[in-house]
Amino acid sequence: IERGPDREKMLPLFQDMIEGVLSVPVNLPFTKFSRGIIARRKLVPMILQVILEKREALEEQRNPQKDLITSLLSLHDQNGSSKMMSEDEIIDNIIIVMVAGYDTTSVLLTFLVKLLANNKSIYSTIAQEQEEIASKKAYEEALTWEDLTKMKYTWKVATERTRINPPVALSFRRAKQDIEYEGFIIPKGWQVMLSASMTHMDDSIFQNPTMFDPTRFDKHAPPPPPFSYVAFGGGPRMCPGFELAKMETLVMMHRLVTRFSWELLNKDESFKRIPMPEFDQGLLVHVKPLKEDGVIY
Ligand code: HEM
Repeated sequence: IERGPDREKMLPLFQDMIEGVLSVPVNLPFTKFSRGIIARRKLVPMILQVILEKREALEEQRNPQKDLITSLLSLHDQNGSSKMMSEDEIIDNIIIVMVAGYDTTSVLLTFLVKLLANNKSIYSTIAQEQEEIASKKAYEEALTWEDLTKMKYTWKVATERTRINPPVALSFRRAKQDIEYEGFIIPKGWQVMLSASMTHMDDSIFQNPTMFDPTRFDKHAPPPPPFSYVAFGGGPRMCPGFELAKMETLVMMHRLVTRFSWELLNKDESFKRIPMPEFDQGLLVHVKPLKEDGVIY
């Protein structure tokens, strides 16, 4: 969805909808839940319009873009005849991807911005790694996949950040049959809540769990046992956006540390999970370009 007035109209509706998804499900006027439902109702025709435009471009072979909606529209069964997804299914998938992929990455980036402002040693090691990559490229030249593979320290820091503050602290599974686990029966049909935060703070898995230590994820360090680093979930339903989130985070960190310095203006750095972590006063940052004069707020 390109930048422009249509996208601007969608943004507040998405925000209302995300709040609705994460709220107590009480459908009374003025609750977040009911605002979320109303927002979704308004969003559906807007997304449908985007789908119709992309379908037209695809059918007329008018420079169809390689985006998610176009890919979903292009899915056909094995004979190549009937379409595999209805418009309603595409709308639902677009909505879930936007809900799942928006606050998660922005929460991680926010916590990284805070970490780098407070920890000069981590900041300078990341800056050195990124400067080395930038020095081999022209100003504004796009990063390549190969460049991203060189950002090993930056990604270790991001991984440790998501261990300590997982953007998604809880997820759910429903028992398909009675399950016995450590002497307890989880009856068929019950939901089980998995807590990434508690797993990540278990000192039988991560030594000194509250200590920020990116070297836990060093190539030579013993890897955490399977399903113990679960910021992106695990198993067949593991986050399908993992690679995209990694790419967004690394590109953003590259641009930030090679072009700007910043300091925090917050007096109070406390945050609450509602249920995504949010700073009580937002994260106020004073950003300065490194190479030009002037100040950006
Ligand atoms: C730092 C960023 C992100 C984090 C920490 C994160 C974390 C998670 C977690 C914990 C789950 C649940 C996995 C499970 O139940 O086992 C999940 C699911 C999901 N994520 Fe992400 N995610 C991130 C970014 C993204 C992005 C960028 C997208 C797409 C644009 C995305 C799309 C999804 C979708 C569609 C699901 C549902 C998968 C399913 O139910 O099969 N996520 N994510």
